[in-house]
Amino acid sequence: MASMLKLASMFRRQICMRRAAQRYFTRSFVTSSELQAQAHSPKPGDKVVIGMSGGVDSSVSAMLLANQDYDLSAVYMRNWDTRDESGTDKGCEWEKDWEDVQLVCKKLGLPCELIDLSKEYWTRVFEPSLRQWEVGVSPNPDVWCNREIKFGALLERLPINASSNQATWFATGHYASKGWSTSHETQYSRPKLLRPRDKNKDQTYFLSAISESGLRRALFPLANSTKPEVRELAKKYGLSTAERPDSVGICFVGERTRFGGFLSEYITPKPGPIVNKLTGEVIGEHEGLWNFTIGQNARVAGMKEKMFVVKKDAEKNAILVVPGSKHESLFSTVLNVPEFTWIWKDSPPHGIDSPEGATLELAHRYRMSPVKCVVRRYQDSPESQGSSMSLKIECQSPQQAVTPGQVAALWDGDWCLGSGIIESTS
Ligand SMILES: Nc1ncnc2c1ncn2[C@@H]1O[C@H](COP(=O)(O)OP(=O)(O)OP(=O)(O)O)[C@@H](O)[C@H]1O
Repeated sequence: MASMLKLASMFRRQICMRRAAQRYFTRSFVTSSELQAQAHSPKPGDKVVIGMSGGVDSSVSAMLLANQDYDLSAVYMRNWDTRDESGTDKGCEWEKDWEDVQLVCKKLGLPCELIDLSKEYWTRVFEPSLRQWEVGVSPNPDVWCNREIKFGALLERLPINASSNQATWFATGHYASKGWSTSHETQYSRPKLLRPRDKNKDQTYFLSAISESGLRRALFPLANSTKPEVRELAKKYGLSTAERPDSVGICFVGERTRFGGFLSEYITPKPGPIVNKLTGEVIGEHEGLWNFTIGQNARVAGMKEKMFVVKKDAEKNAILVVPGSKHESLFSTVLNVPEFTWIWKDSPPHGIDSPEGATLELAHRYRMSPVKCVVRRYQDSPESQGSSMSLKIECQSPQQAVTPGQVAALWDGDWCLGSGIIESTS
């Protein structure tokens, strides 16, 4: 019975995805010269679009912007289709979100629009992530979702303001801030992605891969607000989303209590051995490398000690484990990031080519306290210069459970400089 349900669910999803692939629409694209003309902040009457998720953060952001004299509208992006084939729409998270967006927009008197980006999400975020999970790498779809979807596919569709010939501003409820750096010689200004006031909610890690041109048009109305203040404001102004819990789960796919189970609808099980790295002994079996992350308790039955995942060997399809969560092989000091992208692509920090390197701050997962590190460029091929580069990141202290596939982001103080995918550690 369980396998029949699973088959039915797989079939449903495939149809949903095929349907999504059939949807296609285009709007005006923005050229680089139009972006260069962008001012530091919107003027009265400028066109501003707020991305609304149905959550409290974007609702309050919309309210803060609605109090300004902008030409404001809202957009809800549907990026995942969970519609039931029978047409009952049961368990359809996006519809509830869209209803909430419409309720808040009605209250604020804002026009709102639903845009279907499920095809783009599937091809630009989910499918590449699936290929990574399959080979045992742990990707971070939320980072790619910001780059490819919110500050990618959506921005490409936002119209040019005909009267001012300015690109539309794009606001989100991210906890992040923005500043500008102006060259004395050319007077040309470049946008800086900065940490927000609420350091507990700081989302610059998730935004670390967006492009400079996307950042140029971004507005973060919650830059100076804390989460408790945001909830208070939502209550005070009677926004229907005031009490909505914070979103969890991967971007747009929604909440998934059993993430491994969810993935197994897309990836064929591939059983393999669980091996004690110290003895070489096979001590168990797994259903697929994607069910484990580095540093996780592998829950191997019949072992006296808890065994923790230290490596996923894609070639042998094996999970390597060690006893105890504090085993030395679970720690690493050096991270190799072969395609690091600086938000200012042509302007990497000073020192990365010197023997001393550049001293910066690293986060290799969301919400970790940033760690001091020394960053050096290595094995750079000429063609990769100017867009991405190979970095060796040496941490001041050993880091537990650094996971290949995860994003390593770098800051200079509060300034987020960019990010890249961790390939290996030592
Ligand atoms: N489906 C969506 N459509 C449009 N914009 C979205 C959507 N999902 C997220 N966003 C934008 O990205 C921001 C950050 O999204 P995230 O998923 O991290 O939610 P969050 O921090 O819990 O915010 P919120 O409370 O608004 O859901 C949102 O505040 C919103 O501006």
